[in-house]
Amino acid sequence: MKPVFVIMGVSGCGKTTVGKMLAEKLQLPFYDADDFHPRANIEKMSLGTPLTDEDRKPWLEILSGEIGQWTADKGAVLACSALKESYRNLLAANTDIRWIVLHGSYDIIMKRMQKRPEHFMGAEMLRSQFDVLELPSYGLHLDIEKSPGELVSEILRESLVSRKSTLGIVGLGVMGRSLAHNVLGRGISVSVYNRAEGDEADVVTNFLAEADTPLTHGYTEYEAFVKSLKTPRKILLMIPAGPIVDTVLLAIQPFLTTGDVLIDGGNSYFEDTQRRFEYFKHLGVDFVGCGVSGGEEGALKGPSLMAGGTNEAYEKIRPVLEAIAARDKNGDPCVTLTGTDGAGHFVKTVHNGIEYAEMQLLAEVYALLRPSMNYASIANLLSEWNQEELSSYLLEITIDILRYKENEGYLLDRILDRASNKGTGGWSSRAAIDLGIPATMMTSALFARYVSSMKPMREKLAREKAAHVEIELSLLKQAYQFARIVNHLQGFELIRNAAETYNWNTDLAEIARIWTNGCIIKSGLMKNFQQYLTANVPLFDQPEIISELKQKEASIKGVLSAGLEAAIALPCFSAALQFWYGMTTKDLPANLIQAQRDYFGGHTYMRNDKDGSHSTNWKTNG
Ligand SMILES: NC(=O)C1=CN([C@@H]2O[C@H](COP(=O)(O)OP(=O)(O)OC[C@H]3O[C@@H](n4cnc5c(N)ncnc54)[C@H](OP(=O)(O)O)[C@@H]3O)[C@@H](O)[C@H]2O)C=CC1
Ligand SMILES: O=C(CO)[C@H](O)[C@H](O)COP(=O)(O)O
Repeated sequence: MKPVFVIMGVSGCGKTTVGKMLAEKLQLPFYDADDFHPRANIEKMSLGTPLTDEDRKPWLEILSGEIGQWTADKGAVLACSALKESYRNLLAANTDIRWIVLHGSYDIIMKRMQKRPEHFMGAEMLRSQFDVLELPSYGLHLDIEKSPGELVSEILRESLVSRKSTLGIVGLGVMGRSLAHNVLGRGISVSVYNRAEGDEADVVTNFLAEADTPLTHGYTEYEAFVKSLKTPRKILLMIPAGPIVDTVLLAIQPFLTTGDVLIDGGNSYFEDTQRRFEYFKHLGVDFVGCGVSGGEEGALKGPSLMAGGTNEAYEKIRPVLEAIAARDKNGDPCVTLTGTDGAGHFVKTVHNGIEYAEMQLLAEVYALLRPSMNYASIANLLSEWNQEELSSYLLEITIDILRYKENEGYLLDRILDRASNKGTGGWSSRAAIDLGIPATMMTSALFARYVSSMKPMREKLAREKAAHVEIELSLLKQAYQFARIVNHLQGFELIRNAAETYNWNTDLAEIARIWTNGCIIKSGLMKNFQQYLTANVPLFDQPEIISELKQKEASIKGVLSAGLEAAIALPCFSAALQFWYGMTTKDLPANLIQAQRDYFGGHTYMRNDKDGSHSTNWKTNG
């Protein structure tokens, strides 16, 4: 959004002179509001008939539409008397305006006008303008005693220094700092906040020096930070999930007013977001849980954004989110409203669950190849894979990692094999368990991280390393494709189920679309899933998916056999095939489970030959 300066005041106060000079300095187009009157008004004015408020309405509406377009284009300077508050409200209906109010006494303006016979206005007409004038309580008020040059200098100085910001960001860590730079890069003003304790004392000052633009202001106090924002305020938190979010929200809350929007961009647990959404609803403040994906680079250049909240709240923040988001293949922004309350954070959590399994699959590929190939060869092989459906951001970074050397050796060899996590993998698994969805890939990936963290025990129990794994590379590629399809299928089914349970009305194809760029799990396969989901046929009924899984089943079986033979842990590859075997088995041994449950607990079972639920006294021989 670009600035539109409206220079307002009674006739003869110098609007046109100051406006043209300002436009020239800022290299913006200059417009005179009188040039936008509809024909009926022009005819009335040419007959000397004064315009009524009713006459002015269509004219102000035309101007408001123009202002909206100028804002979307390069900005503008407009000279317009805008004497009444109701006129200004109509003008500012679509956007924020920077009001420059030129004021002076009746006598001074009258004297000036008398010196300029071409602008001569009767004493009565000028008096009536002063009578109608309602000076705004906002905007930059300038005394016309100063020369036009001085007035323009003052406008330039004030508009750079004391302008209110469009967005506020709390937390200048990895993500907050990068997002702030992204927003500034789109010409949008940002106020930033970071605490200033101990090691963090200079975080804000350093950011301001790094950004080096008058579009940003920095704060270490919440009150000044919040007051520096345009209303309705839009405040994005980029801080660690959990109690810290509640503490920061409570610290900000006293300075908010009705209609402000709080956006939690961190990886919060979706039930926390649902709770915060309800809490702020009662205060008249909009709360949006917005998943952000793309890591540091995505945040800086264009992330994928998964918003959750009301439509009204989303409309308020949409221009900023769309400006900073990545673009899909059609150039549309990778941001969407996924549903209300916790939907955005739920979708982000599942994104991370899919991410966990994608990462684990690549780790398993590496585990299978490492005994027989050097890092350069593995990287070369993965580069060959990195095309079309198999191309992905995670594959790309894995290739870079495999090639990274430190002092002649590979850095990867120096990294301790204990995988950490910050919560989202556990939350997505927990959600799958709570909703009864077999998202086995993400849970297997999570537990693989837990196993990795048991390093001392693993060292104690360690067996001989496999010297070689007999594996056909073309089979491994197909097995990897197979497992990735299962992973995505499970992830989308999990979201589908949650959306039904929580009435989120989530558009799954739209989720796949915003995941085609900007995020950590962007890939060629995601583009295929966007198409499958657009077809609106359940994924298990999609002939392309099912035939590809059938076709690749033998390869994953072969890979698993080879891996198991060499005692290589392959939890995610195994989970993919086991899920497929389960889903393609008509008669599972679950009848025995039901019988056991009924035997020890009288839990009842259903029969395939009779309706109703049944229980048996299993100790009597039937
Ligand atoms: N890193 C990533 O790839 C991604 C992270 N996320 C999520 O984004 C959020 C931010 O992550 P990230 O930027 O990586 O984290 P960082 O640790 O880099 O930054 C955290 C920020 O939160 C501030 N903070 C920490 N504790 C408090 C507190 N008690 N009160 C006020 N401010 C506090 C820190 O301030 P200070 O400088 O004073 O410590 C810092 O500005 C997290 O929820 C994370 O899960 C989401 C997507 C990707
Ligand atoms: O959200 C992210 C990426 O999408 C963050 O990088 C997140 O921290 C990754 O999860 P974890 O730290 O548990 O591996």
